[in-house]
Amino acid sequence: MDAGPVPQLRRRLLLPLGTMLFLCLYMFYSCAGSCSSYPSSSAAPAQPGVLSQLLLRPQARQQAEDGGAISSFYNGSGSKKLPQAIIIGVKKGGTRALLEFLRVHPDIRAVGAEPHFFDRNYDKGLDWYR
Ligand SMILES: Nc1ncnc2c1ncn2[C@@H]1O[C@H](COP(=O)(O)OS(=O)(=O)O)[C@@H](OP(=O)(O)O)[C@H]1O
Repeated sequence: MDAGPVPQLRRRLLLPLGTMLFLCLYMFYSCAGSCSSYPSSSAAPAQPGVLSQLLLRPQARQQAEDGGAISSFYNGSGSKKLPQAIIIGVKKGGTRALLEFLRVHPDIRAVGAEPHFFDRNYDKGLDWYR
């Protein structure tokens, strides 16, 4: 019995669309913990977004609310720490690519955006940097 072209087309579309939906949801929930907010470039501390308020655990939300460059995203350790490594480079030197390669490693946590502590935010002190 022939199902006809329309149901066949629907069946062919259902698998890729379902897979895409699953991947999108997976990425969404994965990022909710580690990419809650980018540090603000202005003097005001980064405010946690609605998404982080809804999805982050209370401990992570508190870290996001504390402000600062490193703690403005959930680093999973439950404590505010200075970085153990710093990437320094000139503009267009490939530092973003290096960061993205390092970020793939499961033991490495990286801040979402460049904090520019030493050149732009040094006067805010180490408490901001944590
Ligand atoms: N491995 C490798 N080899 C050659 N070129 C590379 C490599 N990795 C990054 N890139 C190029 O570096 C440019 C981005 O550098 P940065 O991440 O330092 O840029 S930025 O200054 O922070 O915006 C950017 O160049 P443009 O595309 O011309 O902007 C990247 O393509």
